[in-house]
Amino acid sequence: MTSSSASHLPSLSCFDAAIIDLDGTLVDTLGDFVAALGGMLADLQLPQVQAQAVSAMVGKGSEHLIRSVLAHVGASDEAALYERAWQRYQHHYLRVNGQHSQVYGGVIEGLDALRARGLRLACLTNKPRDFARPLLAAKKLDSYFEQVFGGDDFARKKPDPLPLLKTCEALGSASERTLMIGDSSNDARAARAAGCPVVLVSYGYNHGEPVHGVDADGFIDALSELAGRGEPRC
Ligand SMILES: O=C(O)COP(=O)(O)O
Ligand SMILES: [Mg+2]
Repeated sequence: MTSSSASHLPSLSCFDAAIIDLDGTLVDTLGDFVAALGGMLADLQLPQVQAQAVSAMVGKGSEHLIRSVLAHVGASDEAALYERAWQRYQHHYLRVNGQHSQVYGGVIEGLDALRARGLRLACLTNKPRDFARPLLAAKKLDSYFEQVFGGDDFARKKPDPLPLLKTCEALGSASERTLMIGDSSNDARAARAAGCPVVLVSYGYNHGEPVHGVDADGFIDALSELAGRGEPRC
């Protein structure tokens, strides 16, 4: 059984722009996260963390991830360790960025379809901007986006609506005419609060929870399912 509900998907002709999440939506970056965290934990002489545990902690930005991992491995003084952990994590992430990650199937076809429909595109991630930009370039996705914003570009991150509202402003697009495409409740909550319709992919990281339980306007198994959604039914 397919997990998509394509008949409920909004038509692309209803939109002037799309805002697309990065980790878990465009690129499967779990391997990069695991490698960077592994380097950080080794430097701190702490036990390693398994990929499955990491996948449930990704999506709320680096600070949340590092604090969650330190707590998960039983670090004794997590608050005191944080600054050093962040420095080691940053060092290792920039070293491995893109080496253990893959663009999901259907992404290129989906981005081509959005572009062919004339939608203006932004990538909005909770990942730091300095991690996001080189990753998009390494995966040859950068040319699709006229705006790229990271988790440190605004005062608050998703699920707060602020980053979406600011991205709509940068794109010159009204929020109700801007489709959010993401992989988690974080993206959906931010979109709802900003007034953007939202579609979620079924394959990403939703904080360890089944994504179909999230309040969204549609679910897709691949971004390529957006192609052909052109008929006017807003
Ligand atoms: O938390 C992260 O670093 C990744 O978050 P994203 O899913 O918003 O790209
Ligand atoms: Mg994501």
